Amino acid sequence: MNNPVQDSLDRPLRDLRISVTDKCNFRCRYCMPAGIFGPDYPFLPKDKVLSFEEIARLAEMFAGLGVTKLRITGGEPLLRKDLPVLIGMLKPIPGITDIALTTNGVLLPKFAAKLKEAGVGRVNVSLDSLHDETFRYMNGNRSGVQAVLDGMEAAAEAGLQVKVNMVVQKGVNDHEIVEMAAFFKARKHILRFIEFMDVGNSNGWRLDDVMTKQEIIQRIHGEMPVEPADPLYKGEVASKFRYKDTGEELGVISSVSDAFCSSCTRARISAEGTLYTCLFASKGYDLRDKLRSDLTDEEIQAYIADIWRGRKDRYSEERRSQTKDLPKVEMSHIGG
Ligand SMILES: Nc1nc2c(ncn2[C@@H]2O[C@H](COP(=O)(O)OP(=O)(O)OP(=O)(O)O)[C@@H](O)[C@H]2O)c(=O)[nH]1
Ligand SMILES: C[S@@+](CC[C@H](N)C(=O)[O-])C[C@H]1O[C@@H](n2cnc3c(N)ncnc32)[C@H](O)[C@@H]1O
Ligand code: SF4
Ligand code: SF4
Repeated sequence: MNNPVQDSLDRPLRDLRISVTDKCNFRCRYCMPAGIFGPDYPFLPKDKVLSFEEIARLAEMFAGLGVTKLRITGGEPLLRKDLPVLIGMLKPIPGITDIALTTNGVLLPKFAAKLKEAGVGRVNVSLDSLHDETFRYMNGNRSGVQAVLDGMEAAAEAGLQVKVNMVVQKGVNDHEIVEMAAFFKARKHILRFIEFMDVGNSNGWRLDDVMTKQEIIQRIHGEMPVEPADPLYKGEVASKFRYKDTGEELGVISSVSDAFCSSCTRARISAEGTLYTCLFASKGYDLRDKLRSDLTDEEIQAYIADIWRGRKDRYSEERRSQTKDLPKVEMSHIGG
């Protein structure tokens, strides 16, 4: 079933981001604000969420279409019961060379060793601040900083490569850019600064709140000189830099100020099995129904291939060109 596909802008399908749950133990204001994702929020019932068998079946079909990298995400993926069992099912899929996890980190002390043993190679751990007051403000008062640092340490001890994700919001945590950079430079973890994005409809995004790649790098360069570094592969999400003195790496994910759609090779599957061809897509394609029908793998794979061939998404590039003269962007028309 090896039949690599390219979309209408000649972008191959290389990465599959799999959300294994829509639930989370944090309430980050920029992602799941507590006011909206409250106690009555209708999270998916269990029977609507893809089973491990269904996820593995899909992953195999995607691998046949050219996917080599799987990223497990969520919600908080470590809330999904028995996640290492799923990893063990994904690991032997022919063509898959990289299985990674993105997590808020607090459950890593419990799971890091099991994840490594099952086949995860690396984890990206999100941490927006080194100070409890700011961090708790940003995560809806769900965790202090030390619990996440403990998670990173557990992952590193288990032999997982650890990178750190910091979403930067002007006036909230941008004063910590240099401190975070110095902290993780000393610990030799690659820190990636993420421009606050207008995902979904609920995070109150304003262009004014975005610290751009240029502003972030300027601040760091003023204290610890950096220079651009080469990407590891074409289509890497983060722009890379290195410190001139130690050569340690850092990155910036500049979806707003410097979009990277032209090399975007990523497909996404939500927890209920909907395929999205862009992080900002308003329309998805139901794969769960297909999996639960009597269609064969070949037929479902052909359906996915057709969707990919028709793909035109370049949301971040379009946002830039449509909004470059506007001081603010109203994002309420964009799907999650
Ligand atoms: N706009 C946009 N943002 C993305 C895309 N892929 C990842 N991101 C964002 O990049 C940030 C970091 O994502 P991660 O889950 O750590 O994944 P990654 O950066 O691709 O990970 P690596 O494989 O380690 O490079 C998150 O804020 C994601 O939402 C993409 O295709 N488009
Ligand atoms: C949605 S989370 C899911 C995985 C896990 N719960 C975590 O926080 O790492 C994946 C990544 O998206 C980032 N993210 C969420 N909302 C964002 C936004 N509005 N802008 C930029 N990045 C965002 C998070 O910081 C995290 O690094
Ligand atoms: S960014 Fe991650 S940890 Fe924060 S609310 Fe979203 S899913 Fe949860
Ligand atoms: S905005 Fe869409 S097309 Fe552009 S890089 Fe992100 S996921 Fe890919």
